Amino acid sequence: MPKVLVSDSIDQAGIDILSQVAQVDVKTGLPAEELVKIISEYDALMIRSGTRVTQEIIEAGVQLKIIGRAGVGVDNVDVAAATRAGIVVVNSPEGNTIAAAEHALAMMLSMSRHIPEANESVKSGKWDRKKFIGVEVYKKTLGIVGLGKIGSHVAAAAKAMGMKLLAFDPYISQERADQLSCRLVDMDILLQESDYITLHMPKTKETYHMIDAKAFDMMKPTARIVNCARGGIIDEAALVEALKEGKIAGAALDVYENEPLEADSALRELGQKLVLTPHLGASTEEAQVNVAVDVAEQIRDVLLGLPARSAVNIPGLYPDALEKLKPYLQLAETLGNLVSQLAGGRVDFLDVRLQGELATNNSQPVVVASLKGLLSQALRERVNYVNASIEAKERGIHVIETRDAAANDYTGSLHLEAKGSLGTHSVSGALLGDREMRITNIDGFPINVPPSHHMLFTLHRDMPGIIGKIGSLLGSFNVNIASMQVGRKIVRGEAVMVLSIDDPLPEGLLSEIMKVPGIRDAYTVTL
Ligand SMILES: NC(=O)C1=CN([C@@H]2O[C@H](COP(=O)(O)OP(=O)(O)OC[C@H]3O[C@@H](n4cnc5c(N)ncnc54)[C@H](O)[C@@H]3O)[C@@H](O)[C@H]2O)C=CC1
Ligand SMILES: O=C(O)C(=O)COP(=O)(O)O
Repeated sequence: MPKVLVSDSIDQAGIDILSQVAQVDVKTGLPAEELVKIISEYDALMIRSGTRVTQEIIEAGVQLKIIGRAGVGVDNVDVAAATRAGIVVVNSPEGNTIAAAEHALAMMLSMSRHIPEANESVKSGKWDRKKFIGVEVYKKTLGIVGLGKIGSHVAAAAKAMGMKLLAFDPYISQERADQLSCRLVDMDILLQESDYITLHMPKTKETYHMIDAKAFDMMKPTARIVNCARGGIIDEAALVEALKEGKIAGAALDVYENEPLEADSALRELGQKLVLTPHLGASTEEAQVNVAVDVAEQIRDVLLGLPARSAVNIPGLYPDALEKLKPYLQLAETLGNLVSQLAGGRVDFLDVRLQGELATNNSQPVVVASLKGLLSQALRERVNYVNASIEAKERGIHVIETRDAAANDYTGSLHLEAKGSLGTHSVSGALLGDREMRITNIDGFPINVPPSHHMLFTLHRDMPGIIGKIGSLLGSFNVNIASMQVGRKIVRGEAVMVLSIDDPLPEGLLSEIMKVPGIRDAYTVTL
């Protein structure tokens, strides 16, 4: 019988499901060294946010087939290491949405009405009604950062309470924001105009310390901020200073840069202006049953050799179909990712053209893979083969599919056209010898280049000297060019240049490139 280790507190409903197919050991609060020692015995690991699944643990888990995160955020799991080790990582993308949204609202209201201190005061024998004059949320402006599942539910509830809504989310469509009655604005406007700010985005390189001293300086002195998303999005030292200096009126935190919060953290000393809870966003009876059942069912299925429905790192498709389509899925993800960056992230329209052998009904996963790639900048590991279509729909992305079996330039090829904040852009790609990916067209210009991690695209006038100038400019910034190709439709007309470079483009170089005579546009892309 396979063995499952449950290393965080999980609802019994999940344990019951796992017990049907496995021996289940519940060992919570294990120190990391202990976990490394015992993990080699287990086929599956079930966790919440309390267990940090590091590369070391993954490497020691020689039998591990699946890591199940009973919740949303997988930032406590080294997903890349798990993928490399062939371990499926699953989560429960929706099981605790309502719980987390309601917690954010509870934090906003309890902060506004000083509920924690008033409660403490009454219980200590006092009857102080003057000290706890609060503020109303009615007619106040709420700025929602991250208009995904939780942010959307917060928007609906806040609207019902009579709040005016602003939202910042670089990856959400205008249509989706309109549906939720949110005015989509830049982050600076949101910071300046909001009476309340609530954070609902993942912790990524972009969002780490997004709320820093500069952000607090922009906020109203009466502003109040709630973080029920992830610790580290707010710079805690800057928050302490902002509260001490009266730059903002209050804050409520459920999540912290280090959890558990250090006993001597300065956050614990801030009194009435700061409401703190110990990562309770998902802690409702309902959510805990939802996530435990959702994830336990997936662990059970994977242990029985079936696919998982919410795998964050491996497509949830049946093995046979998957094997055949795999190279095309990879191509579709890459092209989706590429076209979303060329179109500027906030895409509201995608045309997927499946050509040649791809124009069969069995190729539907290729459309899903294109969407997964398209959304990967916004949603990272949260988007998977199961939820990509629904995520796209909820984000107001109109998807059109066209099939053209007669197209015969390649055995099978894929063309994606996306309309986003930077206009309409298109890319095509095909496989060489069944496996090797090629980008075959950019914005109507024929090319033939393999995708690479860092790429630079220019649109320019086809004239002598321009390629040399770009080459020496990159050289002067010490950027190594791995390959370069030019595509053009007519001689001395417009052309595109595609460069694969070894490192990300240094700051300032793109604007230098734009200054080269004849260059019309330039983009960098990371794939
Ligand atoms: N406190 C708790 O116990 C819980 C916390 N969470 C956390 O809440 C957060 C939101 O979860 P969901 O709504 O389920 O995720 P989601 O994936 O549905 O939504 C996240 C949204 O953030 C947006 N986003 C990405 N980068 C952004 C950026 N740089 N600026 C602004 N927006 C950006 C995405 O476009 C997306 O719309 C996650 O960090 C999750 O881990 C989730 C459940 C419970
Ligand atoms: O689902 C999430 O992202 C959460 O943050 C919930 O964390 P928890 O399962 O309560 O440790």
